[in-house]
Amino acid sequence: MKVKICGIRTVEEALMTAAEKPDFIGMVFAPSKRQIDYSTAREITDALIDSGIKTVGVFVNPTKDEADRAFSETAIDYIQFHGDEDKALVEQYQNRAIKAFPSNSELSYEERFDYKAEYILIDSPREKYYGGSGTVFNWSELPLELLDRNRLGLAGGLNPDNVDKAVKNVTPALIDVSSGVEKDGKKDQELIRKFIKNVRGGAHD
Ligand SMILES: O=C(O)c1ccccc1N[C@@H]1O[C@H](COP(=O)(O)O)[C@@H](O)[C@H]1O
Repeated sequence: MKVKICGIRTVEEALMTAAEKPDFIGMVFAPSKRQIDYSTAREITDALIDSGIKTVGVFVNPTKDEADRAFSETAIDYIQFHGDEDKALVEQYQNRAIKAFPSNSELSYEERFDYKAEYILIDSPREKYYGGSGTVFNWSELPLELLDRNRLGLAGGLNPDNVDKAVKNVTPALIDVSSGVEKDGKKDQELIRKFIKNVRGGAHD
């Protein structure tokens, strides 16, 4: 099971997070309190280049030009589409794409998993922003028997105290967190360490 720590804003936060060895580190280019620009993202991706950690740029409804610029102006490995992007746009990036849907999307789960992307990430219903709300949804809504668990990502209100239950009940391929590893609005190394330990350590009841 892979772990993604999202919403990294500075090189300092990136290096502190990298020390805890997540699989992915995400940076938000969409409107958000965590939004950063390409030049800061370039500094972060350069700082992580030899870390073995994959980097992800998170967008909401980007144009193809904006998506391509993120790849050319930074060294991101993946793009996360967190809006209502056309299937055709997402599929141009396929194994470099993560496609997020809110749990209450109008699309059926069959339609969501029909998008050709490395991971299909199910997040909580949208609030002020398209993601990063810190709100959990009811995982029992997920029709797990119908889903391709090898591509399933889970997000939305995960934190060190509930992630072991998410791992046990949902067994996704990817676990994604932003708010739940922050203290006073900033990433917190101790919370990140505990979160990753509880994903990988299998501290299930
Ligand atoms: O993190 C953000 O601020 C954000 C903004 C806009 C789109 C996506 C965003 N992040 C993604 O939101 C989910 C869940 O975050 P949380 O753990 O509930 O805070 C996660 O997929 C982030 O990648």
